[in-house]
Amino acid sequence: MPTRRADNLARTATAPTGPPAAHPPPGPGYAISTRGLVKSYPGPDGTVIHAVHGLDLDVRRGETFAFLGPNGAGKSTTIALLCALARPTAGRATVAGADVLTQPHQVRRQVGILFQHSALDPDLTVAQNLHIHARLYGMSGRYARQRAMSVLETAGLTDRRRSPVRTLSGGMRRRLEIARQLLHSPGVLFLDEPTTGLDPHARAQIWEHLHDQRARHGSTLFVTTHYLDEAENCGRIGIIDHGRLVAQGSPHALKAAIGDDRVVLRTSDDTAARRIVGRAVPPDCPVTATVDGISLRLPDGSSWIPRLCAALEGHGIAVHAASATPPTLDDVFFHHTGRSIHTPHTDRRPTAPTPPGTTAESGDGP
Ligand SMILES: Nc1ncnc2c1ncn2[C@@H]1O[C@H](COP(=O)(O)OP(=O)(O)OP(=O)(O)O)[C@@H](O)[C@H]1O
Repeated sequence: MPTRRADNLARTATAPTGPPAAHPPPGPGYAISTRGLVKSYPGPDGTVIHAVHGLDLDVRRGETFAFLGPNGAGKSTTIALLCALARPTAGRATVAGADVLTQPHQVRRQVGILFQHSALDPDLTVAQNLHIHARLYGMSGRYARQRAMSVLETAGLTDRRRSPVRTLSGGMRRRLEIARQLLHSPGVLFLDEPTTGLDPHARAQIWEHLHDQRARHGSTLFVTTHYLDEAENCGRIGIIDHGRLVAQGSPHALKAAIGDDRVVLRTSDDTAARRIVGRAVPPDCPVTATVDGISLRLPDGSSWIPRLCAALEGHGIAVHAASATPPTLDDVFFHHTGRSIHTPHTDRRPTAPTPPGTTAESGDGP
């Protein structure tokens, strides 16, 4: 049920644009901790776009945290804020113990960032790409070589170290990008859609590599993805919509919170069946018509199936198929955002015009 969608829009549209409120300090001991984090941009006609809108988030050290949201929800902007690549409009955040506002250089040294688009030089070799990164981080020659050998081995790319990057497969390039971001041993690794465009085998390899990294070095992973099967394997998930965190928890807890199973019945007459089933279930259980038959959400759905079949057969309607399935992460996503993660999304609506005396920043976005 898209119960919170209208509410989200309303809250976005009435966002405060005045001076930042006082926020309690970020929680100690977390890899990532934010309080009231805001990033606003000027929109068209004097409006303000709240790309990130009062984010309160705690990610534990060593955790794999999936950050899900529709297009334009604010995921990349959040990563830019947390990596001290963009300055928050309001609020506070610490990453690996450093404050993004007052210690941006320290934050940047403590994080690795895998951007959506490749940052490798295709004409240089694997080793040369790593060497440039090592120099940027001020590593000495011998230490840099040691680290390069280590990350290449973990990435399974040791024997390709003299190959030009353009000769690598898409999956190998992604593994190399991750290896490069691990070169300076960051405490927190941000990965913006690390497997987009890869085939299932390469995706699985990347995840194996990431889980291995986490197990060996205790790295904290903050991952955005559109693949729900990948989010399913993360310790916790946060769902962001219109710049706000609308849900967070383990995949299991998020699904359990939705509660009801989806019951689908395919019958000889779905139009009549919809009416009859509608009368047999509680009034707050809408019955919808889908391509698979009629569909509704019920607690403990499988226990309802015999009753519903009996009611339908009592009216001379044959039931060809009946199923009850527990909520999926797509159901969770739909419940909190009002749309499927696979549905294309129109761009964010700007909010009300900026009142005099308030500002929204521009130009330093991701
Ligand atoms: N520099 C900028 N100036 C103005 N608006 C911006 C800027 N950067 C981002 N935005 C707006 O902020 C909102 C959030 O954008 P962001 O890129 O963070 O979303 P996202 O969740 O990463 O989307 P996607 O999944 O498509 O990558 C969008 O409406 C976007 O248009």
